[in-house]
Amino acid sequence: MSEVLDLQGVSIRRGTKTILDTVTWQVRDGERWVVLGRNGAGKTTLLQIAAGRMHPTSGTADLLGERMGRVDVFELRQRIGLASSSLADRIPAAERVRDVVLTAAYGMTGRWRETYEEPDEQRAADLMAAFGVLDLADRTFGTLSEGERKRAQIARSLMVDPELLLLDEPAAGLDLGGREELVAALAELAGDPRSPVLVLVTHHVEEIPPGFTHLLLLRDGQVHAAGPLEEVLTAEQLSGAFGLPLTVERHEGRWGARAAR
Ligand SMILES: Nc1ncnc2c1ncn2[C@@H]1O[C@H](COP(=O)(O)OP(=O)(O)OP(=O)(O)O)[C@@H](O)[C@H]1O
Repeated sequence: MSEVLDLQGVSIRRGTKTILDTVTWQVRDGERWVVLGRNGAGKTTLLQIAAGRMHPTSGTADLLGERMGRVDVFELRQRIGLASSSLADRIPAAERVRDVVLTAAYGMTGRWRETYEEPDEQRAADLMAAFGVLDLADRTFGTLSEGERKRAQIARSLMVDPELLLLDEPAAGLDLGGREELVAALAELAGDPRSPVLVLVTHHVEEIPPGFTHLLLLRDGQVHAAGPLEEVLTAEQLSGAFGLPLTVERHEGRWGARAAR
């Protein structure tokens, strides 16, 4: 299996703060990773590196076989999908959902005189259907609920057929129904062999979709543990990463965690 991400001793320092501290992490073809850690652990920063949007202060980052610092990052970014709330904030509220998804093919937000080819239109429709937003295609992005926006954004990030898809807290702010719909959509994506390699950042083990295979636990900018999900998602490891005693349980492919009594 080839490496899609290969970080070796990656650190990020800003002023006196070390945000990521000698992180070594490898992600291979076919894997679906979850990244967990408490607030401020460095999850979003790690995704920025994985997306080719931030350079390590020290260490090396190889993305899709290309060494950061030696490659045209613009081209590389086209091969990596990223969905995050900060990117969603840049989507114009007046943009139609259909165009939110379609314009990704051109690496832009806001439709401005592009003409799209029929295969693009078809692909956008297929992705909107897969993420349950096809009925909303003619609505404007600003009128969608939070859950609908998240699903439209994931459809958008898949539009370029990325080799790697990074999802930063896609379930944040969703109600129970919205979360469950999203988890089901991500489980389907995880189970499809045509899907890109997936990396999902979350705060809650309840949001881990079935079909995800690996887990990275971050603590204070360092890798606390990383490896196959079932080996790493234990009470001991999770308690260590979050710095409090926790119990972990699994029921029908889903996970739960709570404070140990
Ligand atoms: N430019 C910066 N300068 C100084 N500190 C920064 C900078 N950017 C991020 N940080 C700090 O680095 C730490 C890690 O931030 P990051 O957003 O990666 O964490 P996170 O795990 O995604 O957190 P959360 O779960 O709260 O979203 C935080 O303490 C944050 O305040």
